[in-house]
Amino acid sequence: MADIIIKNGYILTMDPSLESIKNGVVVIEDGRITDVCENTEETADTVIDAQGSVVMPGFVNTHTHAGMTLFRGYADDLALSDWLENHIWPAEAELTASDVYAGTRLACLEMIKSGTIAFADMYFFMEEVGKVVEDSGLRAALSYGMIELWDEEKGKAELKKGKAFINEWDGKADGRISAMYGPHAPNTCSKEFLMKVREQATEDNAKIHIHVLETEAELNQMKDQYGMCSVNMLDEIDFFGPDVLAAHCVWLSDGDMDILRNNNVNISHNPVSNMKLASGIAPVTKLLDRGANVCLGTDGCASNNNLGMFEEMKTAALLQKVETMDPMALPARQVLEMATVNGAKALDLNSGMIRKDYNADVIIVDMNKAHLNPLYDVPSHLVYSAGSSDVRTTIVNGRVLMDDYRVLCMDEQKVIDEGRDAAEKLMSRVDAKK
Ligand SMILES: C[C@H]1O[C@@H](n2cnc3c(O)ncnc32)[C@H](O)[C@@H]1O
Ligand SMILES: [Zn+2]
Repeated sequence: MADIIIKNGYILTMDPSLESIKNGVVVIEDGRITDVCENTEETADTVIDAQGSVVMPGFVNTHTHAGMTLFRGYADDLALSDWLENHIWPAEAELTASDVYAGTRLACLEMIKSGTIAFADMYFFMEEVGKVVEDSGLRAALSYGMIELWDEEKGKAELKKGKAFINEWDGKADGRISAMYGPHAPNTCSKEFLMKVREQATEDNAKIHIHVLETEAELNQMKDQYGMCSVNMLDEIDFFGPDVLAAHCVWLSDGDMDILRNNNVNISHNPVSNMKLASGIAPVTKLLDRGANVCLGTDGCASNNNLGMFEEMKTAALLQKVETMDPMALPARQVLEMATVNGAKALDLNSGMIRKDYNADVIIVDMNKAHLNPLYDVPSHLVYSAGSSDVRTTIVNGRVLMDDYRVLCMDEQKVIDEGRDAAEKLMSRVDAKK
């Protein structure tokens, strides 16, 4: 007997070898998908009727700072350097472990409700993030954000912290958690420090999550400092590889794109954050045309201001169309791939498709809504018409985290209340320091 059978749904497999099934069945056992078909004789403990819904792989958010939900709506409408240096960093200096715990719980709740099954996070107090992920049932690739600022002693301490986190958390929660090194960015970490991180990551067989060429200011700073851009500098120190997740990558030259592609670097595109901070437009279609693995991320809640992947998909598609002046650029199906298949590839997850033997990381999207009817093309509706609140069920590793809009893995109201309380206290400490 199976654990879960999902029946009567439109199965959007995202699997190039298996077409979508209009009225199909997904069978789940021991955390894995064991069958994807039109009919089954199999029985299960739980049978989910997905009539009028789309059954699809859950989203992979490849760049977040989950604890920053506490800064949602704080310091809006500023450029990145002013926002980060004069507002966010001083506020983050007041963060405690319990703040990050409360903020990350709020983030996980939001992600579960909006159909995300895994996220790549870079922040502080990462042990708290690990605890939340472990309890929530989500998957995550976690990294301690190391900011060295050309201080050798600080660099040593940061690397030690990053390594200790990896040693303790990599592979935890039955493998749902992986741990990465998180050097913040080439304009906040010296070349020498980044070389050490690369060496250590190779030795520890750990991946690396880093911001790269997010702003023109970073590009100019790198040119002044090294006579070359971040991508060239990182290439010169052999930093790149398929184990690198580079967030943003906005200010790329054609040569930079070739370097990223040739080194199989995973690129996390964050269009909403890039638009809100007026950082620029990443050359996504050019990267995809080269065969690069481009996935999607929201960034933190202070620069987005939510963690919804539906909004991120729509923004990504529209932004490339207006940037290239080509309405055929980044069509719905391709942007869906970025949010599922490509994200799973970046984090090395056996997820991102509804396919036999893949992780049972499945969401059910309710199409019986005014804004989703009539329905001609499912990918089109998912990208251009659907929203976070259309997700009715989220399953990760075969565990139902949300069932028909009811969150089962945490007390929703308690998480909201505790997040709000933590933010209120944090902000009074921040104000007292002003
Ligand atoms: C981990 C640190 O990274 C900071 N951060 C959040 N969003 C961004 C961004 O878009 N670019 C650079 N740094 C960012 C976060 O506040 C932490 O300090
Ligand atoms: Zn970021």
